[in-house]
Amino acid sequence: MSNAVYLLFGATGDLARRKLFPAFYALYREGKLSENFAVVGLARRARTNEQFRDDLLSSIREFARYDVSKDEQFNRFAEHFEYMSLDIHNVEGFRELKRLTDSLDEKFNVGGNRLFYLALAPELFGSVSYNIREGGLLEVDGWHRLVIEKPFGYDLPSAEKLNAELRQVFKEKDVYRIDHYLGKEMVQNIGVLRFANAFFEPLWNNKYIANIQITLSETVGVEDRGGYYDHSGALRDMAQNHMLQMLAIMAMESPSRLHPEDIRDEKVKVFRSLRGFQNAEEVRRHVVRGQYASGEAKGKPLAAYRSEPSVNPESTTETYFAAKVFVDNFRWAGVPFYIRTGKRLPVKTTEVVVEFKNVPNNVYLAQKHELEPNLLVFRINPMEGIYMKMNAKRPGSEGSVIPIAMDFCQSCQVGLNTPEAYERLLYDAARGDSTYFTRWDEVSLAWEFIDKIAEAWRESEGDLENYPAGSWGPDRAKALLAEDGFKWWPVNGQHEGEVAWAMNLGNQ
Ligand SMILES: NC(=O)C1=CN([C@@H]2O[C@H](COP(=O)(O)OP(=O)(O)OC[C@H]3O[C@@H](n4cnc5c(N)ncnc54)[C@H](OP(=O)(O)O)[C@@H]3O)[C@@H](O)[C@H]2O)C=CC1
Ligand SMILES: O=C1O[C@H](COP(=O)(O)O)[C@@H](O)[C@H](O)[C@H]1O
Repeated sequence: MSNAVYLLFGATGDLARRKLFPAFYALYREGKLSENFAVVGLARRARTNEQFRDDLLSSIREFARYDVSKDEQFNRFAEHFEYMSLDIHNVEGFRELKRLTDSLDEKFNVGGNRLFYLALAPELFGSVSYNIREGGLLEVDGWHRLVIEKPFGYDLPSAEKLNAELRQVFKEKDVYRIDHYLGKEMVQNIGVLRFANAFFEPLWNNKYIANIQITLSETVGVEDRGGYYDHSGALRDMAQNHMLQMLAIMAMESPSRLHPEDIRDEKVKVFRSLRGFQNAEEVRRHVVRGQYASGEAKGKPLAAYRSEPSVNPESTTETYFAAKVFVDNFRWAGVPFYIRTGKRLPVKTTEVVVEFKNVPNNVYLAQKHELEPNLLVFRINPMEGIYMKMNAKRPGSEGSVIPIAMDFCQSCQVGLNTPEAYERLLYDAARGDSTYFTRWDEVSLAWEFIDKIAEAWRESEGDLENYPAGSWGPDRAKALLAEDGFKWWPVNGQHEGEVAWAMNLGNQ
């Protein structure tokens, strides 16, 4: 990893504590951070370096995938961390920050590189980048990169405004927009599985694929994040970024080279091919929104969204979103992509299911065998793996057909200890590899698509449905598929009390 001074804005916040400090530590333990680095933690509240390093230790203890104790190794790591109290509106403070940064650069023999990580509320991004320049922090030889967190805007106009502000200071090639789903091991694996396997790629089109289903379900509710979430909702929080990115990776053509711009170019072509909703009626027919009412999970009562302390009691924000989306290009013409996400659903899982069309002439039908479709399932998280469902002869029978499963569980491999998404992304940003960060044209096209839905929703609130917390969301999400002759396939083998459908030959 390149030598750099990392300027971590928002160092006392939740993201730094839960994700960023543990990521730095894992990279250090794996030898991916040389000794030529320094981290300056920045936020308004007062902290001594001692206190900051104690915070660092407790965050690593709680969240890192490596064990830690206050030993020599940790102390050597922690010496690279300093804290400075700074209000991002105070330009003079940035001049002082420059002096501190330059002295750390000299102390750790960094060589001028700077990585500015904005773990801050997005409304501060513009001011902070302006003050980075005004404070003279870019007046040093070396690379200067800006890593910013989502959400990138609230809609297309606000994203354009934000982008214009950032671009006054940083070039596009130096802006690293985080979508942490792109840092997930199995999301990155989709491209490899698609493009490096002869038995997938030839079938990857509308001739053989009936539909693709993307599910990002969460068991958690809004918790204490209502201040942000109630303004955002599932559409902006999950669909505009994580879901559309996964859809693009499933649908894109093979890049000509494994070069960040070639890969991002292919994703952009998918975003350009998304069929935008033309009017409110189309949105009503193809999109479902819901909000969780009170319910229960594992016998415990769960409060309604509107009763959550951090939420407006009259909120009409959606906590569930499902849609039928089409990619209007040669490969995908006529193939529906069904996407859904929600809070307070029965399981925490992210899965992509590819449902294949049936064979053209089912000779087993004559023997009254309805064949189950072949499924290919990418298990993204928390379980990581690949699952394939196919038809086979029931052993010992006279041609009786049963579904069998081939299940590869990557996360079950002993000692694998898969890197966290933030580790990978931090590492990539420091190496200057932007493959798994979103480029402005992707982000703006995604907003264009999402804004049409948001606009239709503004016109009528009547289609917001309640669903009991702990259930699979509004019934209309089922109808979305049923009208095309499909159904949501079970995720994690469990779906509304259905028996796990995947049989293993060994169990027969
Ligand atoms: N938490 C998470 O899991 C995720 C967060 N994100 C994004 O990351 C960003 C940060 O989120 P999160 O850590 O949860 O937010 P928090 O509210 O927990 O932290 C915000 C941080 O900003 C600092 N801050 C606020 N105002 C100022 C200011 N004027 N000058 C200097 N520092 C300031 C706060 O410190 P102080 O009060 O001391 O100034 C604090 O360190 C957001 O954009 C969020 O959307 C994205 C995905 C997941
Ligand atoms: O970006 C976000 O993602 C999380 C879900 O991430 P995961 O890695 O745990 O699947 C979601 O809870 C949050 O609302 C959203 O902002």
